[in-house]
Amino acid sequence: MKILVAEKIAQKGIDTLMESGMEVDVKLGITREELLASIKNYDAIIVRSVTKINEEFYEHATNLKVVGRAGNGVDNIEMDGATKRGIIVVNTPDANTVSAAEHTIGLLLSSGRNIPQANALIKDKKWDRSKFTGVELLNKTVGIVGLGRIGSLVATRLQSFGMHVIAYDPYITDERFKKFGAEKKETLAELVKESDFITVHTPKTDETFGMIGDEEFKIAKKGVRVVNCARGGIIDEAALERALKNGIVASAGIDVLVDEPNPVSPLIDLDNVVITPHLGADTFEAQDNVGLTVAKEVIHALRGEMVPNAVNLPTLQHQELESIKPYLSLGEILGKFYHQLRKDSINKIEIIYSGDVAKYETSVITLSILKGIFEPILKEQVNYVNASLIAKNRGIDVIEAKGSDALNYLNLVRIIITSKEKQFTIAGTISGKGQERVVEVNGYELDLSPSKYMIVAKNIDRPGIIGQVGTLLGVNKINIATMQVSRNFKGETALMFLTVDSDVPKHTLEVLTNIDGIVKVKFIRL
Ligand SMILES: NC(=O)c1ccc[n+]([C@@H]2O[C@H](COP(=O)([O-])OP(=O)(O)OC[C@H]3O[C@@H](n4cnc5c(N)ncnc54)[C@H](O)[C@@H]3O)[C@@H](O)[C@H]2O)c1
Ligand SMILES: O=C(O)CC[C@@H](O)C(=O)O
Repeated sequence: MKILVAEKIAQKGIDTLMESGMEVDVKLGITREELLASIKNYDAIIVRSVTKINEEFYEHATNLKVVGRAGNGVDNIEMDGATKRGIIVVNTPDANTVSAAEHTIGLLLSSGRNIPQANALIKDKKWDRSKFTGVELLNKTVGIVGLGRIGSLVATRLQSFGMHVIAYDPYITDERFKKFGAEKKETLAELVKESDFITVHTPKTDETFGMIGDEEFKIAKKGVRVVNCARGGIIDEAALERALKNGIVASAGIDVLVDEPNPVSPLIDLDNVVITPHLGADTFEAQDNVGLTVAKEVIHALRGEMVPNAVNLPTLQHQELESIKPYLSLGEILGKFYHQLRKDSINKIEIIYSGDVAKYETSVITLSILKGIFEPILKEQVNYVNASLIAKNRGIDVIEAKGSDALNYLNLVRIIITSKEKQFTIAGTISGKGQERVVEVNGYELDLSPSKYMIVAKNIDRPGIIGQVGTLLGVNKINIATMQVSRNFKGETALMFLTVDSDVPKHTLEVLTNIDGIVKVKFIRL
């Protein structure tokens, strides 16, 4: 597998990639033309905020499986394009939040006290204190827009300066405002009217781009001070320029611009603006953290494993992912039975989670089941990212439910697949020892520890058949590891499940099918 590192990440991250045995090319400053011409040779790319991962890029990236964003914001990555191609996008949302919060406070203090301007003057060997009088933070009101990871760190830190913290974030609970000591504002206008300082910490979305503009500056306190260490344009640049010039805004601390990495903006030339070139995450600690995290995630994703920070998948905390892992494996195994037993098109897949498993983020387990169902017929074209899209495009209804009865098991995952006329059911559990068990196939109860090679045979329930199957496999040098027979009624049909130590050639399966009393034989490869 080949990975392209297109923007600078910490050496620790590069070392981790190399140690994984993957081939790594570090091409910092690669031109767009070179990138588009060579990206077809790579399985993964690692970028920061500069490289545009858009439709044009995807059209050239014919072998790409993973985009690793060394950082938080994914506004330079077109998500739909990735998802429809099954490309997994991973980021490192927690790795640089402290650095970004500290940089925010640095910008707030340095713009409020004119520190960089005074520094530049004295370095020019000029002593002048008259122009640099600033403001204290004590007893001032700071309005935080977006009380997520970074906004909340800023809130708690600014309280230690004796500031009154108010916040606007319509998407979080009242408890979160309380937890971070922020007074909740119902509208952005309320926050703007009451703030001496405003700092924005939302992602860049259609709703947030330009959310602080001329209208807000009209109602803001005269002399308000603003900080944008989130994304360029959340505070409208042209409106901010006007407000800084007409004295509505006394100062601004800016880390991000709409057009990056282009150092051209009217804001740059204004004396009352302190500006940095997107340095929020640029600390040794954050970069080590980001580099290492993104490297590990890209390796996991390339190996087809679920990763905690996959942006185009349901979000999982690391701990939850650890608890859920056995079910991901179980789900994939159960799913893989279907198309190896049946050649037909599916209309509906119902999945019922009961017992312990029901308390987890089961949508991720559903993805693993879908991945398992499609893998035997689509091979590597299916993964966690595109599995539900594949189901949708095939017109399959996927229904997830939580059941109240796990029968005698600690947990139970039961799948009912409906095709044109028939239904197929399969159920499995994770045992107390953490092992996957298949406990039902089409109404036949069993306790199967699934293995790489399995034979499933339907037979008439009468003496002699099991012995013939054993003898024939022996003659054909196939070693049986385990065998189970399940029947519901004496003398009717039974299901035979054999785990074997090797692949079984087609002709051997045909010989088995020819045994008198065998109805059909299927081979399952996991
Ligand atoms: N300058 C840097 O180097 C740097 C570093 C890291 C992150 N960032 C940026 O900082 C920002 C915040 O990152 P985070 O990790 O805290 O994100 P987060 O997802 O944890 O929090 C964002 C918050 O914004 C809220 N929000 C969304 N839309 C909103 C709206 N219309 N009005 C009010 N609130 C809204 C969300 O509910 C959420 O609570 C992002 O834009 C990220 O890209 C910048
Ligand atoms: O360093 C970067 O690439 C940007 C960091 C930051 O804006 C982020 O979104 O994580």
